[in-house]
Amino acid sequence: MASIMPTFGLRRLPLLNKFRSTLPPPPPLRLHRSSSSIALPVAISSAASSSTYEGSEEPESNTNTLSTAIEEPRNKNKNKKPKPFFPKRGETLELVCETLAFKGKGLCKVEDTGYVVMCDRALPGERFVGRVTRKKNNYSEVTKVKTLSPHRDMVEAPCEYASHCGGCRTQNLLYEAQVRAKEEQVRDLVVHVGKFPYKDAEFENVMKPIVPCDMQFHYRNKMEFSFGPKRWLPKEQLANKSEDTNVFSLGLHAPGFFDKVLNVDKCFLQSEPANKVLAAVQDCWRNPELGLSPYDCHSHTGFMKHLTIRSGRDAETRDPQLMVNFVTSSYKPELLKPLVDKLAVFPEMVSIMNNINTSVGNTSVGEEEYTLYGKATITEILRGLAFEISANSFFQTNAHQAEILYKLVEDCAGLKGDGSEIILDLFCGTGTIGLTLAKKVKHVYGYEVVPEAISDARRNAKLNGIHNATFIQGDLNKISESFGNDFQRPDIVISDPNRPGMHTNLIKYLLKLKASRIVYVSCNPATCARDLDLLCHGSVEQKLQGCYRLTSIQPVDMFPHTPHIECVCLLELC
Ligand SMILES: C[S@@+](CC[C@H](N)C(=O)[O-])C[C@H]1O[C@@H](n2cnc3c(N)ncnc32)[C@H](O)[C@@H]1O
Repeated sequence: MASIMPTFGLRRLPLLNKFRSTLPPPPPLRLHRSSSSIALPVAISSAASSSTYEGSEEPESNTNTLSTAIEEPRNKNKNKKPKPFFPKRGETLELVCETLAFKGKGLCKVEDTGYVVMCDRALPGERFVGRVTRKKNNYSEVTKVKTLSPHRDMVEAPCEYASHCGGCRTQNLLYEAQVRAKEEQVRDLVVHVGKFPYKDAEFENVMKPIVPCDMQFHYRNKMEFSFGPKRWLPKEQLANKSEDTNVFSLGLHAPGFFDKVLNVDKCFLQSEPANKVLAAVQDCWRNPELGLSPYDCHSHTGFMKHLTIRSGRDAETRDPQLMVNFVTSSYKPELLKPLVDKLAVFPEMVSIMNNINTSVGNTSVGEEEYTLYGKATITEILRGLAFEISANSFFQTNAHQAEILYKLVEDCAGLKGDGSEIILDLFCGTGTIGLTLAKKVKHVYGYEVVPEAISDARRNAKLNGIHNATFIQGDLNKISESFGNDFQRPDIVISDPNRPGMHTNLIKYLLKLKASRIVYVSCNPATCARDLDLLCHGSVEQKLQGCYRLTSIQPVDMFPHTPHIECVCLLELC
């Protein structure tokens, strides 16, 4: 995979802009923008309640939905009072989607009322009829019944599962519109949750244009598929009597369902060799002679839970590598042998693992791990360094875009280049960020909760001849007053938490530490905005005194066609 640096920023996307200019003008919006403050549903994961360690994919149940009252920024009808509106469950509404919000859901407002309605798979500019399915405090959720006029940036989705799969949400939205919506979402969250003044001219310099991803398909180096006893089918296909749901399924979860699996034969987000592995497993695992049963998360019976396919590259030859991890409910290697034999002949295959997960939960991390073929790790290259990654360690899932992300982190760190600085790399995973900076600093301290990731980080330091990096295993949600006593005082802190963001005690520590710079890398702009607010403005209730200035916030699109947004933020000590 060649590393191509993208042209930074949307405003420098001539090809996309040219394409856009050939599209018909958007249909006029009939929606009235509310004149008073409106309620924007914003999901903020609770750091305190977090118990999930996997960086990117924690379940929906881990998030608390907060409704944040916000001022409508582009309000032109200051004196017009919005009409009160109380939708009923089952009521149908004609709506126009204004923008994409949290989890890529379309945000609409009911005409003349400003009342907010969220709809999955509604895209900006689309006019549609929606049926109210859920009522929350100050907004409702609808499901789309019928599109009246399509969204202005419609393109044909290449994947046949795009309209139903829980992975991609916006494949049929022009890529430029996807990144534009993500940039707007970050801006809104930073303004409304982070309480940074959008009217301030300086804010325009702080908020950088999003970095798009050059590679819009096949960019994921890790995909996790689930086994299920029944096939989930969308309503349209259910009506077709010839489609049978009583067939074992292997694929991705239907949107919003932990127990329903959409069978997929190919995923456009993973590499071609990884798709061949998926096809080979699909080809044989249902064969009754093999005796493989999918795990049923209701009856808690069955053997096969998940199939994870990881792609990497050989550190020297750069040839593609593959790792397969079967997550099963018990250890029965003889049952997996026919599959292992079939996959081991793939020229790229370097590792076939078996994680045993006896819990009733849906996680893929096992209590025990066995190597069924090859070695226990796969290699990937980032910023010239080689990283060995084990089955359960976090590694950036888009290695191509991670090159750019890490370059931005380095730029934000503003290293003097004299090797004098101490770096604290919080939520370090396999040590990738810290190790890519190690040769320019005095020492790197990495902190991470997953023991396997810490072992990987230590091995990766050795592998790359780095001797000034120390990795410490610990839970950053449970730090005590003595945190920091086991490493030298850092000059620069890099913090890259998973979606719940940082625990208040960690923020307290950072405010006491007063490092000259904090580079905050976030995969959830809502919790990021909350943490930036605490670091910069403090909180009377939480007895926190903010002492940082937000000098840059750079959204990066790491995951085209999905709602995920990454941001690199720079905070400088006031
Ligand atoms: C978004 S990943 C970032 C990893 C790394 N910085 C990178 O770029 O590859 C977040 C990491 O935080 C770790 N993590 C999650 N919760 C944690 C906690 N409570 N304490 C310490 N580490 C945690 C995860 O295991 C994961 O490796």
